[in-house]
Amino acid sequence: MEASFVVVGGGIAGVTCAEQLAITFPSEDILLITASPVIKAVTNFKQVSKVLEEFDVEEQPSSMLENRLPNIRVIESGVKQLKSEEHCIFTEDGRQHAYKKLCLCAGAKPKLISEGNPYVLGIRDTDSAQEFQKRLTKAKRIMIIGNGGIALELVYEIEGCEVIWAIKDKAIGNTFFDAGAAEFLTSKLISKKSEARIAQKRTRYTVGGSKKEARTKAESESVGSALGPDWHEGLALKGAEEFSHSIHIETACEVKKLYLQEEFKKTEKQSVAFPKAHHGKSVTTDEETWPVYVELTSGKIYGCDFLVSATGVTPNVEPFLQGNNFDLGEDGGLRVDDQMRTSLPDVYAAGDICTACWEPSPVWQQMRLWTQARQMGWYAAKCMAAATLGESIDMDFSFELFAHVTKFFNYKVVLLGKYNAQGLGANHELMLRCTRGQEYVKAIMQNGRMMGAVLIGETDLEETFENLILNQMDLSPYGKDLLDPNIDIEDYFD
Ligand SMILES: Cc1cc2nc3c(=O)[nH]c(=O)nc-3n(C[C@H](O)[C@H](O)[C@H](O)COP(=O)(O)OP(=O)(O)OC[C@H]3O[C@@H](n4cnc5c(N)ncnc54)[C@H](O)[C@@H]3O)c2cc1C
Ligand SMILES: NC(=O)C1=CN([C@@H]2O[C@H](COP(=O)(O)OP(=O)(O)OC[C@H]3O[C@@H](n4cnc5c(N)ncnc54)[C@H](O)[C@@H]3O)[C@@H](O)[C@H]2O)C=CC1
Repeated sequence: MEASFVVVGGGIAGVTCAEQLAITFPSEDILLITASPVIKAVTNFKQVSKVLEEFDVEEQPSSMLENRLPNIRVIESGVKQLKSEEHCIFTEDGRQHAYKKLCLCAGAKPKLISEGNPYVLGIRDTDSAQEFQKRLTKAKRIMIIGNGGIALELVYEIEGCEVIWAIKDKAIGNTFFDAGAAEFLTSKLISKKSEARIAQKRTRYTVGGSKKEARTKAESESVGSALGPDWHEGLALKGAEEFSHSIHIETACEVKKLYLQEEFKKTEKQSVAFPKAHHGKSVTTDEETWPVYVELTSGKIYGCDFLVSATGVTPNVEPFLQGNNFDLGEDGGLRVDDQMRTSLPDVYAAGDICTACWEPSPVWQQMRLWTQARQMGWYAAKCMAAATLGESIDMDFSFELFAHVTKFFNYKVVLLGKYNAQGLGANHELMLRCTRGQEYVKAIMQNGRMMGAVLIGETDLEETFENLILNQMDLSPYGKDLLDPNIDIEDYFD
């Protein structure tokens, strides 16, 4: 049987796309094919300003989606193969599904520093997070590789286990911050325990009440959807020891080689380094032996129970898309144009699997984030609908300005536009306001216009800055007043 629309992937991108198609074409059957029996649904969506959005995400059994929108049919089976020339998809359960238009939303998987090594874990979905938690309960020392979102969250959350955090850069959090913001945040690692949890994330991750029943053995063997905000809440990230936290940071280095214990004993390399905690205290001794030893490019060797490779993601294009001639982006994602079309006819893509290859707005860039997965899924459905009806459609407004709200080290963090001066070259200046332990405000200016901002803490500036970046007003007459805490800039621009 041929369905007009088939969507692959039960994560935020796929579910949003299927929902939107189901609403637009109530008399058409929409097929959602997913490898996992729980789907990720966006609930309580709220547009808080022009671009910033707030929503909860619920893991739900797929029957809930089918009940809500009866023209969606969910098939819980992995896609084995796409035959794009035949407009047909083959699933693991032996069935085949013909489509008129297809949207691929199969997400991404962790890009590990060493594939197949049992001492190197990646964190992507509920199962990999639970495996990590289980291994952590027996661990005295682990090493975290990577300097992005997952690493930042883990170093802050892990207790009762020594953490060696090895980063390629000089400062922490390179995917989100510059060295100044990193310095501001690092102080929080020290005072972590003494504070109450304050800021709430704008996007929240909740698990639907019926999730447990929905999980089956089949799921634990398949690819699940990516975790997201607050994924570690409710997962006690506690190691084998009784202490708060112990973090040793190794900067400007990468992993050169991994040795298992037996292998290491046979080498001549006996000078194992001992991590001195920069934050918290060291609890192990230099007498211990470890299941795995890590040689860093700095020459140091550390032993640990296991490593977490929090080193980014690779779009899920293998193996099920093999044999199709998709154009891929530099990061391995399916190239999509401004209508979310891949290079193959009638095949669209959205979310982590795709690489945005249109000419972007000067203040937008792709990042593999929850909000972008939702926006792309929604917009892809709009584009598929417009193509079916022979209509044209303009780029959605959400791609005008990059906006991300999250929480690191218990601070609310808002990133807007070219928040790290990405691609601006030397021709830009920074305006800064910082109150230690309270807030960090950075505006990126070019030719008097605001191009981006980093807002850490409860600054309440996001809406005003969002407007200033969007309207590209010449702000040079305001000079330093722009960030003067004694001047209410909202009044200025009302
Ligand atoms: C630990 C962690 C924390 C994160 N925290 C944040 C955060 O705080 N804020 C934020 O904005 N983003 C965060 N992210 C990123 C965010 O979760 C992802 O960008 C987003 O969920 C991607 O959605 P997606 O729908 O594109 O892909 P996914 O959620 O990965 O969904 C892909 C879907 O495709 C299915 N699938 C895969 N292969 C096949 C196949 N062959 N056949 C059928 N189905 C298939 C999977 O089962 C899954 O349902 C985090 C990610 C991780 C891993
Ligand atoms: N709060 C948030 O917004 C969060 C977002 N996420 C998202 O989830 C996804 C996965 O997260 P991460 O794995 O943290 O990816 P990431 O893309 O955020 O960070 C990857 C990090 O690994 C480093 N790296 C890459 N290769 C390396 C190597 N060989 N050796 C050492 N370091 C290397 C990079 O420099 C970068 O610091 C990302 O899309 C991320 O944006 C994850 C957690 C929290």
